Amino acid sequence: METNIYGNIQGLKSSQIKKLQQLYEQRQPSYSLTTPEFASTLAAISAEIHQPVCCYINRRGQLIRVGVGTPIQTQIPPQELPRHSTERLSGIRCIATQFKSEPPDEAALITMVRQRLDALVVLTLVGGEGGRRGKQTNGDIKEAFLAHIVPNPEKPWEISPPLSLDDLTEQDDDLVDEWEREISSSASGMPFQDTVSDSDKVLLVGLKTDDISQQRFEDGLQELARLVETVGGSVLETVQQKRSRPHPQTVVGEGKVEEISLLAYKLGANLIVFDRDITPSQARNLENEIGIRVVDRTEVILDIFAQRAQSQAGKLQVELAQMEYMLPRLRGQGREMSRLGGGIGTRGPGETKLETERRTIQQRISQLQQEVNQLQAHRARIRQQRQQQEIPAIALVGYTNAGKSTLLNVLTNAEVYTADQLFATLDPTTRKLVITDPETKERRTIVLTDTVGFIHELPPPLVDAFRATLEEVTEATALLHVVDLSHPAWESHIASVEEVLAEMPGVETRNLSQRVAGVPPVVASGVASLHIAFNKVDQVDSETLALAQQKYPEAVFISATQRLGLDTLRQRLLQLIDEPIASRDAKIEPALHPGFPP
Ligand SMILES: Nc1nc2c(ncn2[C@@H]2O[C@H](COP(=O)(O)OP(=O)(O)OP(=O)(O)O)[C@@H](O)[C@H]2O)c(=O)[nH]1
Ligand SMILES: [Mg+2]
Repeated sequence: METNIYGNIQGLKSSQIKKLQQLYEQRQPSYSLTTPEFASTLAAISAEIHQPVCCYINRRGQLIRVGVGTPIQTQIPPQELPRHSTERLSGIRCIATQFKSEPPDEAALITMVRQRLDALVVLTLVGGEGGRRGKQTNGDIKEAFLAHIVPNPEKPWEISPPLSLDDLTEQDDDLVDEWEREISSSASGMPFQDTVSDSDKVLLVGLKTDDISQQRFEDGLQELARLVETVGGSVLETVQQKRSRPHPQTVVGEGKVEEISLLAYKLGANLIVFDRDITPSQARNLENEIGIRVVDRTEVILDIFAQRAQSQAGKLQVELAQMEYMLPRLRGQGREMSRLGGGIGTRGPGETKLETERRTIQQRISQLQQEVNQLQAHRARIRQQRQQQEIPAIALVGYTNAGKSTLLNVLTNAEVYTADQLFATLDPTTRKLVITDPETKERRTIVLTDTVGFIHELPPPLVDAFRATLEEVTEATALLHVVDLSHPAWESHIASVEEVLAEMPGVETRNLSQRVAGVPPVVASGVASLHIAFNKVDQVDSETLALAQQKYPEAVFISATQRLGLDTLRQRLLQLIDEPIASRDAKIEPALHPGFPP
């Protein structure tokens, strides 16, 4: 249990320190901002030490910080706050005492916004006014002010009129939820947001269910750690559990939740990341029990995309993905509420408000959809021009970080950003490439397009939002699948990329149906080896090389950075575009499976 007293404790007697420490033992109800008893205890000790006191309470009702001084003197340092998000409050409220009978001052309010506090409650003490630091106060509470954050960049807070203690403690318990929803559904989001680059301290949670292999599970966790690091977080530790399927309420079992909670506090984690998608109510249950923000893998990926988006098109698509991710989550909450109440007369203002929010988001989504459609049309026109000039197009596809951009750069002298990080590229880049046919000596021109990388279980909102980008792939004459052979999970990367391709709208899913019928995708794609380029061979041991060669006898082996195998690759690219195309409707299929029986 925390016993540290923060702020200005100089000159306090040990009995007074003890009284302050005892505050930590007081459990607050999680359903109201504070109780009359707690407020009075706080006022009494504050009067005794002639100093304001601030208590910070999480949504489980636990006191996480007691400080002597004003909110600004006792604030929680940013790295100890739950992660930044444009949508969420920090899940912490502050109850502060003050000797002036006035609403909280601007310093206190700004501190509230900086910390994204759920609420700031200021208790003013009787007789304090005008006196020296509450000299004359007897510790009675005169009135209370309740302040909270609003999504208004000009003045990001709202303060209640003076409230009696009864008024304050009778405040509706889902007030904070409502405020949070107001912020998350507003276009401007949380005020005063810094970019998400500060180092979050993260606890990963992996759930191994019966439907995934041990290897896939471990690879998934490792990849998740990299994803977290990509958004600027640092992984402190990973907690694992085996269950046949996720716990409906809390994903992991009850005992595990407790273990996570303890570990998170012990290590000072401020964010819990699950290795799978979790429902909004699971997230809420977990957050209530652990008292720390809980997110899932999709949110992390969306965050990376949001960070990376540079171009207008990129930003547009990311916003659409975020909105599409959010909408069913809002809807989910709505369903729960109707289930609880149900029927006439039980639809409170909460439901109505939710409906309004849903509509706002839906409107924004259709607006964004339209813009993406325009983008799609624009890109289609450019492709059409190319087709008229009969320039064949080859798209580089592959798992994120496979080396697609590096390859485009070495082949065409492009200057696409490359980096050893996930999702370095979001926007497609197309460059001309001239190759001399070794037999005819004819100079042939093709265009090569580099696009966004894939990942295992690419979140569906992203697939939809990035359709304009992904269309560069589905509309290409041929695909070159770049694989990082130095990655231990290269085989599952191949499988994941093929899964994503098979699920792309407008793409025939022969591959997928075969998999459903029990044929593993790697086997089903045996013929696709023609189009695989195994990259980073400079980092690969001979056994792996032999294995890959045996499994994919037609693949080319290259190193983009060391410029190995590029001549062979160029010739292979020529062969690719000369292959007959079965039909314009199933462009991917012939590209992926040239020898596949129709
Ligand atoms: N050792 C080695 N590293 C390589 C090779 N090719 C690329 N890399 C490195 O792999 C990392 C990823 O390269 P990128 O070209 O950004 O990968 P990408 O496929 O475009 O990745 P996304 O844009 O994230 O999908 C970079 O650090 C490259 O320097 C190679 O042949 N050998
Ligand atoms: Mg790239």
